[in-house]
Amino acid sequence: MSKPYLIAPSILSADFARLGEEVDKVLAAGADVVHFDVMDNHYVPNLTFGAGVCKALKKYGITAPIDVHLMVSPVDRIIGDFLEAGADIITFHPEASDHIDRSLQLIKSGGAKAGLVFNPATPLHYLDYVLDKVDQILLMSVNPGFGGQKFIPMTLEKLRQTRKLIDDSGFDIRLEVDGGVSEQNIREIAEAGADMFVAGSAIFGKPDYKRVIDAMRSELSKVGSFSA
Ligand SMILES: O=C(CO)[C@H](O)[C@H](O)COP(=O)(O)O
Repeated sequence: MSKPYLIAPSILSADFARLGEEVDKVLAAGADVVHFDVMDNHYVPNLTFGAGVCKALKKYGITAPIDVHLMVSPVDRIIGDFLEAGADIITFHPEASDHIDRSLQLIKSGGAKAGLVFNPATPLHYLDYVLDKVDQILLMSVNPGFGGQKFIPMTLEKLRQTRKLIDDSGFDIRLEVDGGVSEQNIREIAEAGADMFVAGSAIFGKPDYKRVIDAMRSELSKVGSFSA
């Protein structure tokens, strides 16, 4: 099942002092989704922002979907805060949840889409009994915790395996990739099966967001075409 490609800039690399304007700017430049990296200095060795910032962005007038990636442990007690803040998609790391099925149900019962996140070395078997309950699978292509890292090439094979798993299942599931995504490698990543692309430093680290997003879309338009 092929879906339109979605570009999701990670605000982790935005200028926090001007966050509302930064998000406006990146959406005006053609981004589809706002990616929101929540780090707790426990599950990952870094600390970012919580549901209050998500709520503030919604109040500021951001209408694009907010895709919340929880890098926190425990998981459940923060889900309600993000639902209340208006998060549209909430994903979490299965090994950080005491009850994966319960966490997924909590998210979905609050009206948001739910997904699982896999670090480069986290096995996909966590999907075995919940594939019918996930709307999104997020494959990390760096170890989580920091922006600006280099894409780990072995995750391309994991993307191919996950794409096959999704296609064989017949379920309607987005396949998102996060970490080291740029205009230089986005085509290869899409060819491996991703249909949603998180990019932080590759977008917010450049002066012209529209030029980068246009370049990414141009690369994506070549997916599946023959190379000379
Ligand atoms: O989840 C993350 C890190 O844990 C970031 O979203 C991710 O690394 C994106 O940043 P960049 O595009 O700069 O690699």
